[in-house]
Amino acid sequence: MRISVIGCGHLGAVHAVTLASLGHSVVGIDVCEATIASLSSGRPTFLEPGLREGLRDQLSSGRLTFSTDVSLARGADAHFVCVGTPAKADGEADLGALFAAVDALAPLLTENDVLIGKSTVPVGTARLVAARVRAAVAWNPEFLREGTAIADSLRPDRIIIGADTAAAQERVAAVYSGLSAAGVPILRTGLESAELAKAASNAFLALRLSYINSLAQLCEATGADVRELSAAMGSDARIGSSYFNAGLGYGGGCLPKDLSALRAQALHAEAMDLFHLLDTTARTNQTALQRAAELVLGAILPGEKIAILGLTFKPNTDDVRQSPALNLVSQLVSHGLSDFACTDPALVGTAVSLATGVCQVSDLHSALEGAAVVVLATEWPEYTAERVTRGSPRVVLDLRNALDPASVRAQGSQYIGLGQGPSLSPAPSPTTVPQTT
Ligand SMILES: NC(=O)C1=CN([C@@H]2O[C@H](COP(=O)(O)OP(=O)(O)OC[C@H]3O[C@@H](n4cnc5c(N)ncnc54)[C@H](O)[C@@H]3O)[C@@H](O)[C@H]2O)C=CC1
Ligand SMILES: O=C(O)[C@H]1O[C@H](OP(=O)(O)OP(=O)(O)OC[C@H]2O[C@@H](n3ccc(=O)[nH]c3=O)[C@H](O)[C@@H]2O)[C@H](O)[C@@H](O)[C@@H]1O
Repeated sequence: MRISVIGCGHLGAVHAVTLASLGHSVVGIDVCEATIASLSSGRPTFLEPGLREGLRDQLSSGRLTFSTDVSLARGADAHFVCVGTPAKADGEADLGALFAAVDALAPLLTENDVLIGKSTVPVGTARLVAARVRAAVAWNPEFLREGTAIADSLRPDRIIIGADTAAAQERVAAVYSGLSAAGVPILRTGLESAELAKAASNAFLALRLSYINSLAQLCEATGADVRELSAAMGSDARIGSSYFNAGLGYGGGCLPKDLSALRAQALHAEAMDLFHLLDTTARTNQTALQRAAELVLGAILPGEKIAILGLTFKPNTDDVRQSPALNLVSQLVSHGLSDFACTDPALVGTAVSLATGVCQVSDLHSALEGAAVVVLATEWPEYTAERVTRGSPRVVLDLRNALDPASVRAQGSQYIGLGQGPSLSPAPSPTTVPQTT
């Protein structure tokens, strides 16, 4: 099939490569000239394992091209819209880029075309899109995760196709025939259910994380260990153990914004129980970060340098959108912390923006040098107990519960995890950093 993919960011670039690898002829279109130039020359604009290789393979197969010229989408059998839907200041989704992309595509479309929304949108958006074009409209939300995006795209748990007509659903299903033949289930739904399934899934994942993070707080107060708790709960098949690790809160380009957008829509629709549930989830996420900051501030002794390991919102990406680790650094700086170094495997040598200024990213060795307190903020696999204790820190704070406590202690450092029994001492409210003089 001939396919156009409009918007070639974290979602669109991966989707274009995936569709080309399924044998389709794909043109990726983006308004950003730098993005198109980079992708056309085989260089992804962001770090995603396997993307560079996939991009190069598909470019050299001749099945994949990129352009800023939307007219190249004309005549494609399917048009996927993958542009960003960021949060506005009030938390609602900003649909400006989506409607701009749809309006640019509209003059090229006929009644025989199918426009397929892949961006995450508030329920009801697909019908607003349908009112702007002559083509049939379908919604086919995407569930890939950054860091495992290629594998997730090629082996999704399910493919959801929302549309009004069987003909539109079949056109979208045909795009994925290679995956359905390999056993990936296809769920056919109405437009609204497809849109809502995506937003509600991300909000549910956020809720699950806020639940385990709030339980971590109770663990600290009572002596329970949240790692044992999540394993014990997760061994119930109805609960499941994946996606149940306590930490310093969830972040990234999607969970926080999608939760805000659904919360705003719930309020608008006067679905108040949902609104309160989502509002509590978001507030719990703030609390998780606040508690992590308190733990760090409570652990520093006067005159000590701290090293913060990991700045991206999760490992195996260079994405720092709504990164809990960066928000932690901002919080610490706003409470007076000045003697610190940050490192991240994906960002060494760059300067990242904080709410409080800019932070230079060192390599691991420099960051650890002279640091008495090591804070693991993003659990990159290279941050093993042996590596993080190389500078013989007095204490290691594991805000992702990713290290083996015994191995850290074996290196002579004190280990503090999240939600693992009583913490160091009653943590002070983070109003000031301990005096260094
Ligand atoms: N990042 C992810 O892993 C996933 C994202 N999503 C959803 O996919 C959508 C896109 O997210 P990301 O790819 O992360 O955003 P992004 O910001 O990485 O990429 C968006 C791209 O759209 C382009 N764009 C903006 N206006 C355009 C227009 N009028 N015509 C053509 N291109 C245009 C931008 O230049 C940019 O390259 C969002 O709705 C997001 O919620 C869904 C699943 C996974
Ligand atoms: O809509 C999207 O963009 C995507 O959002 C998330 O994917 P992603 O943001 O890439 O990353 P996740 O693996 O979901 O992690 C989100 C945050 O939760 C945190 N997390 C995750 C899992 C866990 O057990 N504990 C935990 O704190 C991560 O550290 C990270 O900050 C969803 O998992 C995807 O299904 C969805 O397609």
